[in-house]
Amino acid sequence: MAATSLHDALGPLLADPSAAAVLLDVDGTLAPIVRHADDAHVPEATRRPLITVARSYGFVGCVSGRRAAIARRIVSLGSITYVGNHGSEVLPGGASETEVDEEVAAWTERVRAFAAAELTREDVHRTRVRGEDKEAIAAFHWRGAPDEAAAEAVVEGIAARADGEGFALHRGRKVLEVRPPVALDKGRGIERLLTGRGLRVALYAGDDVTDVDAFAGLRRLVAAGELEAAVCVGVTSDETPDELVRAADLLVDGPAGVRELLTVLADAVRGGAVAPAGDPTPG
Ligand SMILES: O=P(O)(O)OC[C@H]1O[C@H](O[C@H]2O[C@H](CO)[C@@H](O)[C@H](O)[C@H]2O)[C@H](O)[C@@H](O)[C@@H]1O
Repeated sequence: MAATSLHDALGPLLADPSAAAVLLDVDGTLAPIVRHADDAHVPEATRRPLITVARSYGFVGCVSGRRAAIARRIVSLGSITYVGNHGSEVLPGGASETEVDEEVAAWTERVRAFAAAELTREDVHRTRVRGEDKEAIAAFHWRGAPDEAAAEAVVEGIAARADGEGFALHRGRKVLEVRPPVALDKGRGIERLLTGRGLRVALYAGDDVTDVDAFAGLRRLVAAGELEAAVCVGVTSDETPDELVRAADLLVDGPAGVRELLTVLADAVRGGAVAPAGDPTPG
């Protein structure tokens, strides 16, 4: 999107930054997608305008499918709030303790036992499906497997067994998540996070189907009169889900487009300059 039209789309936030929330997904939005989840990080060129935005807008946070503490490590900015595990954890800015939804946490042992059994299967091992332990959520990744199609087919077997055992399933970018069968999504997390803060407008940017839930959460806040306006930004890639495109108010091109968006927000409050490198409160 051209800088002028991006500027126009962000008009509701630029009109009064102190009454605006800026909420950002992490993987595929701030951090470029990489083969191994452990290698994800936010480039310094993106952190710089983010630091300026964090200092100047009414509320700034990341809303991630990662554990909240892991999301903070990836972004490396300790002053903002992190909502983790798709809305079931909150790590407030500057805090050292994560608040965890107890109903979700109560499923940790059962989810872990299921995942441990699956990861010992011969077909899972042979196709190099990778597990990610997020306590009450187990992720099974096939990105970068020697034969991604074969690995994905094995993951579909995991999905069928998880479904049979009563777990909830969620599919993201080359990942299956096995979750507790309780109400749990980014939209609900955002509603809890922003309600009662006295903000007027909120922006959310994300790249995956789980981010469509976040858009819906913002729109419910507008319908409830908690916000006057919401700006839902879809972050595109060669894996963009159709529902994200349909639900977004505007689209930006990958994490580089998000960096451009943050730069517009930062420039509006800094007269053109963004924060120098280095964060006084790193994650
Ligand atoms: O809500 P997000 O912050 O976007 O987190 C969504 C999932 O992100 C991670 O997986 C994705 O990114 C990996 C690193 O780039 C990539 O290898 C994988 O294919 C993607 O699905 C994370 O590992 C998951 O736990 C998050 O739910």
